[in-house]
Amino acid sequence: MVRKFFVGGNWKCNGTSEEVKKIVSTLNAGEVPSQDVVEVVVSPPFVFLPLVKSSLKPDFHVAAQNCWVKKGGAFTGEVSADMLVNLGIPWVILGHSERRLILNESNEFVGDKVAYALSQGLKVIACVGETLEQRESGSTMDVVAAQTKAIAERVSNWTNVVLAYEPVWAIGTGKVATPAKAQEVHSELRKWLQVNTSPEIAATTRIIYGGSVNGANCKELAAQPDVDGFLVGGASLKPEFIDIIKSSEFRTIRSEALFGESLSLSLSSICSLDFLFYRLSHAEEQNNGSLLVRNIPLNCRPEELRVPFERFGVVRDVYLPKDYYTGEPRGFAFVQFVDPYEAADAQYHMNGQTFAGREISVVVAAETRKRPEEMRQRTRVSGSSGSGGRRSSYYGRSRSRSVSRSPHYPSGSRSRHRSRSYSPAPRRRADYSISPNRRHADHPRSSRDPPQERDDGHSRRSYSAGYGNIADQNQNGNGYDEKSAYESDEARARWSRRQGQDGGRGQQCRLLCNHMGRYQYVLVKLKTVETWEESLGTSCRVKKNGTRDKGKCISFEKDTDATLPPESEELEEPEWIDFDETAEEDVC
Ligand SMILES: O=C[C@H](O)COP(=O)(O)O
Repeated sequence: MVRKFFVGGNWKCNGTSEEVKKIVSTLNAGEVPSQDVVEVVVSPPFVFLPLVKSSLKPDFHVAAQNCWVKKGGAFTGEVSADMLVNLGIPWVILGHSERRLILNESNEFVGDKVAYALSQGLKVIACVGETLEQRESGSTMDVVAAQTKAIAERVSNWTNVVLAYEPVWAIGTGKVATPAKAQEVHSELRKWLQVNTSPEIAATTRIIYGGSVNGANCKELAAQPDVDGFLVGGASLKPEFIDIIKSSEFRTIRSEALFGESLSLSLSSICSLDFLFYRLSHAEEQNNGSLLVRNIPLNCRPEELRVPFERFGVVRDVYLPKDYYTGEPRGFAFVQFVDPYEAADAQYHMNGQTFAGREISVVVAAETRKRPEEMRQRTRVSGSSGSGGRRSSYYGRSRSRSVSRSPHYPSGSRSRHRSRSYSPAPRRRADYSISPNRRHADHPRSSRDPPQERDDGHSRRSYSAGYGNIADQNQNGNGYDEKSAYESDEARARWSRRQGQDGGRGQQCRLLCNHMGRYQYVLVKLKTVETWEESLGTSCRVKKNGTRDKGKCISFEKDTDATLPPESEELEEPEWIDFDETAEEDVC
């Protein structure tokens, strides 16, 4: 059975009547998937329940944030389940950690409340979750199991229960659980239900996640197979709640529920049976999640191309290669999906479609963009003397990443390129710097700097061989050869070597980081990241709305107009980051 996605908005103790009206009108205007796809329930404070219920569009429902443990009576300040039913309020949130921790509600008390509310006909969002101390002591599952057990002991029919896993350390802190961490607990909770209630309850009960969910992180969380929705606090008061509701389109459903196959499908794709058969019949086809999209307009921006592809899944990266010398777009792009199956889905549906008035072709790219260690390996294989023992630091937080004072120059097959190392850089040097004020101080020109003018035509032809005529280039027809993986690898390498020669340590560079689909430039010191290869894919900290979060470095350089989506304008100022402090397991 397919569990319908559930998105709850917990407004907590916030809002005036004017603010509430504004939120409701935003919700009513939002274009969201139908009720067949997602169930939306907002939970204003008690006093606004009638107002919200009467003004909210009928697709959305309301929940109270609490109710008394039994029938009403002499319980000053309490609101009973019977009263909620009387007002036509269908849902109630119970056991929220703020009540468990601040008002000392015990597991048993919460269990009693859930049982009574259900008995009165209310549907219940029952919250469980561990504190930071409990997580750090390794007792996460013990804690959530005990909380769930107190409910299971009192409830036999789970039809009207949604279980909300809300790690306390993630609530209101901006520290969202990584999709993997959320999935892990959700999966364990489901197993617990299977063992301690019934397989049917385990299979049908929705387990939703809560804790710093926002418009940027919701898609990747929604794609986790055991995450059936969200309970959203802060972001439910903002327009981005609409985006969170829309993330229901990115959910993943394990297909064993459909066909007994070990295959995960996005909701959008299961609507297409022809694609399902196509997918099953191409299951063995090599697919790294990377698609090559041809015949896009030269003025296309990554965020524009991203939109139609995101309908099929979480897009990690959209990369529009440019001519090395002219900096001009080449008319094709690489769209990298997190999930190869979603990439296959997109390839199937997007190939031959019209995009910006042109018929695009979409093929599976043979290779993903190279990771640093792969690039180093490639250098060694090609006969390079290598980097003198410098270790790859992709994901690894090796201390050896510190700047080498003697930059290593690849040789062997790369020497051809190195001989042109002073040929024109494809882009303005100024683009590398962070701000006009710091530009000269941080990147003083050196005699080793590349000149600003173009090289001769011979060099251009040679250098762009991998792209000169993409239709003719690649034997496998996907236009994705070693060089195409990073058109400007050589330029980046030169640039990073230059930095070392120019003083290295203490200088700064700028990285474009992608955090779950949103982008931000961040600054790094060269003492912690030396080269493009070392920075690519590395987890980096981004600062948004005053809180730190993790992103992934996807670009080492500028071209702001071409690669930085408009969302960046909403983000906070970039901050200094230290790669050595980032956590490996949190790499997106
Ligand atoms: O009920 C909602 C949770 O407490 C999450 O709140 P938050 O999204 O502000 O972290």
